[in-house]
Formats: sequence, C-alpha cells, structure tokens
Amino acid sequence: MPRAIISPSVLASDFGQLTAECTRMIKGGAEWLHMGAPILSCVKKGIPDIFMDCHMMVAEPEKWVDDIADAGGALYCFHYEATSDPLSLINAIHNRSMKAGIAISPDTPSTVITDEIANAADMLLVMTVYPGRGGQKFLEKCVPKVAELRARFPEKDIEVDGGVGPSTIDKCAHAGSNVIVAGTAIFGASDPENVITVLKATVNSAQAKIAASRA
Ligand SMILES: O=C(CO)[C@@H](O)[C@H](O)COP(=O)(O)O
Repeated sequence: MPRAIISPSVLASDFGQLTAECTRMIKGGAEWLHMGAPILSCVKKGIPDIFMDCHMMVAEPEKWVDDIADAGGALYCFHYEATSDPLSLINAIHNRSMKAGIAISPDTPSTVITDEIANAADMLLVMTVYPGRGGQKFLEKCVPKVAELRARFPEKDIEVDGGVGPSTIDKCAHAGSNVIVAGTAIFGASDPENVITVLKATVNSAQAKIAASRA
C-alpha cells in the first residue's frame, strides 16, 4: 500500500529563510520538499539528507537533467506535454541516479500515461491547477484522473499539486493520491505542522480503505 508523503511547495525567496523553512517543515513531519531548481545546491549543503522533489515546469526538460542531478535533486519530474520522448527522458533521469516523475496538466487525459510510461516512471503527477503559480483554485475535474491512474497502478506514487489543503485533501486521497504538494495551505497556515498532520492522516486512512477494498 503506498504510504502518505507530504511535499510542501516551499515558497521562501531568501536563502536563510528557505533553509529555516525546510528545517521546520521536516521537523513538522514533511518527508519530501518541493522547490525551484536554482536554489537546490544551496539547500543541499545546509540539509544534506533532504529529499528534493524537483518539479520541472519547463520546456525542453531534457536540458536540465544533469544540472539538477549535480545540484542534489532526488526526483526529477517533467511534464508529459513538454517532451516528445518521455521514455528516453525517464531513462536519462535514471542514468543520473534520480527518480523520475511525469506530470500531466489539467487538460491532458490520464490515458496518455501508457502502461509502459507508468511502469518506467517512479511517480505520476496529476496537476490540479494550471502550471505556473501557487494560490490557484483546486480543479475538481482533475480528480477522476487520479482515480483512473490509481486503478491501473495500485503501487505507484501518485502526486497531486495545486490548490490542495485541508478542504480538498479528502477528494484527492479518496481518489488514490498518496503524494501531496501543498503551498498556500501549509505556508499560509498559523499552524503548518497541524496541516501536514491532517493531510498525512487523511491520505493514510484513504490508502488503508483502498487497500482493504482490494483484499
Ligand atoms: O507550482 C505550482 C503550480 O504551478 C504548485 O506547486 C503550487 O506552487 C502549489 O501551490 P498551492 O496551489 O498549494 O498554493
């Protein structure tokens, strides 16, 4: 059964604040952190054991694999829409000893993730907002894609990103998502640790129900 992984989308801009935020999130129960590429090596120096989930919302994602690997990235997630050869890119990411994630934007059907692609990738990301910025409204229309992917890939890490927080986590978790990216819901909260706890508990309980329904 996939376990709950909460990945705060780190929104700090100053390096000192960033390192402090990362440390605080990890102490608060976050297991993965979700950050922009230019700050990776700096953060890696400060927190050597960090797991950096690098969501590359870029054109030509093939270009940045080496830079991200050299900077200490642990997972390189690219957008299906940005490449013509996802399988070769997954291979290139694995060759640099990173995990590979593949994201689909809100208007892309989950069926583009073929069995071959999903089996090669380590994580599937269903965007629940249009890529670009934090603070957007969660798009419910994306939830059935999570359920479709979970039905086909019971053991895969399936991530959601965009507008996810205590008011939308139920839908994501019950559809089968187990990796949660949350920016505003965590960093805008007066008690971020509590938000992480709630997200994690909701996912763990949904995963247990999904596993029981299959038994
Ligand atoms: O990069 C993106 C969306 O483009 C996301 O990672 C957001 O940054 C998540 O932020 P919230 O939607 O949770 O505020």
